[in-house]
Amino acid sequence: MFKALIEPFRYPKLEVGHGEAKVFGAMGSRKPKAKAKNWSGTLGRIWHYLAERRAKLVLVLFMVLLSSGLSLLGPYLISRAVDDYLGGAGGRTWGIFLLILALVYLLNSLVSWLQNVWMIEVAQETVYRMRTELFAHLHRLPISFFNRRQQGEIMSRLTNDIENISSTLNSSAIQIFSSILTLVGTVGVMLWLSPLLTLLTFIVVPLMMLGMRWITRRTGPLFKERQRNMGELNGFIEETLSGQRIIKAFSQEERVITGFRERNTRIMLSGYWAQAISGFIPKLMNGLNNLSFAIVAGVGGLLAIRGLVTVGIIIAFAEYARQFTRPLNDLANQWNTLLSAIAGAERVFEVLDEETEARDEGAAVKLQHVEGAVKFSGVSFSYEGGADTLQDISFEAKPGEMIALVGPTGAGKTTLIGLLSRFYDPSRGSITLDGRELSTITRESLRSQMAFVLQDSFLFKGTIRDNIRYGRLDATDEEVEEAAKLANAHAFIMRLQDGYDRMLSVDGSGISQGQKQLLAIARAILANPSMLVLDEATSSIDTVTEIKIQEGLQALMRGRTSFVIAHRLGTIRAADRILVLEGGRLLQQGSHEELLQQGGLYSELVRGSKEAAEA
Ligand SMILES: Nc1ncnc2c1ncn2[C@@H]1O[C@H](COP(=O)(O)OP(=O)(O)OP(=O)(O)O)[C@@H](O)[C@H]1O
Repeated sequence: MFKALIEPFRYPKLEVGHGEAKVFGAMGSRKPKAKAKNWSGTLGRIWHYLAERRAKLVLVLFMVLLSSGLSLLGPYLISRAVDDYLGGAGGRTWGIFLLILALVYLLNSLVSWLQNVWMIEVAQETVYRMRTELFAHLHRLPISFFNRRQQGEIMSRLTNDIENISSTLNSSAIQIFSSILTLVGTVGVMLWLSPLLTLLTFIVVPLMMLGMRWITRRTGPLFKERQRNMGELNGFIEETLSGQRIIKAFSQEERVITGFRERNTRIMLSGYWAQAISGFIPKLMNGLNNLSFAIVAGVGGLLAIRGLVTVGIIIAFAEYARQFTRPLNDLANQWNTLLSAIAGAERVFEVLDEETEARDEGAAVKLQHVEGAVKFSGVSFSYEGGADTLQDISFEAKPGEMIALVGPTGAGKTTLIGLLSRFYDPSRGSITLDGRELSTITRESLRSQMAFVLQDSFLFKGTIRDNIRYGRLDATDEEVEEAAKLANAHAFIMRLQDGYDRMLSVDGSGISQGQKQLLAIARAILANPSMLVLDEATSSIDTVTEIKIQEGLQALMRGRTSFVIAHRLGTIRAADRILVLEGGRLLQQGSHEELLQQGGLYSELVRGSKEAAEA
């Protein structure tokens, strides 16, 4: 019956939400269901982290043992007190038993508290390490990993999924262990007191097992689904917040809200059903517990009348019967939390298992100084095994030369730069820097010799000074200002309130596009790289700022090998070599004059841009 109830809700049929899949294709896509994973493997990996805190864990386990032992002692002491009283010893030993009982309960509270505190410590240290490892790993992953995923979805693994593991380790792990111990101990004592009554208590066990199995089989996938939905929602939130301008510009607010509602509904439904169904467990256990209590009381009463057991034993038994179902109940409850943590851990390990950028070859050298001679020989490249994006590219750049890359959109200009900075490696051919294969140079030292000034220069939250200093962290304030002057940024910075100490909010909002570029140029000048990559701005910047940017760029390029992705042909006439790309092929190369004489795509592009300017 439940199946019929759940199925319609697992993939809710909402009346809205078809349109936005088209507009926001990437946002709307559902990921295929994750393959069933090996749980014991995941638990084993969590254990691997926990084992780092072995000493404290042993202490916790000892406390759990002690606490379980103390819990077992309680009912036994009660039964002794009752039997001693009824047996006529009345008034002498029962008081002592009750006093010991009170001490046992008090001690048990103290032990449980200590066990909790130490386990929380172990859990917090463990997730701290996991979180740090995950973050560090993310920063070592190749660009291709980020091409495939939404940022918010990745963030969800760092926050929600880790949090799930954390809360499970904090409480559930210990609870599960203590429940198993209490269960085993209780059954042992029960068998010792009365095998017959134990058997009677056990009548309800198969029913409990069947009930739990039935429920957890249904809730497990729902918890997994909820984690996945949560990741998807985070991805959607991140994407829509960072795309605010476009959303507003295209008046897509309503569609976005509808898209959010759809994802939110999925989370609500999977969460609702997971909780609602698992909430049935305590009720079921309670009912069966009462049933077993009634059996023990009824049959136990008959046995007592016949003198086969004492009243004390029946009282102890009733208590043990309750204790026996409690850990089962706890286990069932914790099982759901554990499932949710396993689902989270699987998502964390999935990222940790992603291969980092290929390691630098053993013999890779660290570059100290670079002249800047670059040579591409027969280079081809394809993204993730697809068709070739670049085919058989060969050219040379001498130290200090300015190389311009031109060609229609999608020609492969950005991809070529990606190869030069080793975000990707070529499928065929070779790239050398100062005669040395790029693959024999450590990535870090290669990239430290390059600076990028991109169309949309990223600025971090912090002061203008900090943002320029990002180019070289040990630069003095004077050096920062010197770089800003060379970049033509000094004047506008001084006009701002607080000048160099002006705080920039996220991604530099609060200053203009052109000003952002000037700061990026200052940052690159400070880095003093041997090679430069400039992605010329396509957006129209006012003429005065543009002249300033051009002057700043001239200062920056002097004496450095520069690769300029040019969108407006006017600015690259002075280039030493222009590479004309189309469909991933290098069609032409030469200076502006040489290419004009040759005719072909370049002269067509120049003619096209002149006509556009005149129009
Ligand atoms: N991460 C990627 N995965 C798969 N294909 C990609 C990826 N990035 C780019 N491409 C494809 O590679 C080709 C070249 O793209 P590239 O960004 O290098 O072109 P471009 O010349 O820089 O274009 P534009 O002038 O528009 O920036 C395009 O067809 C593009 O669709």
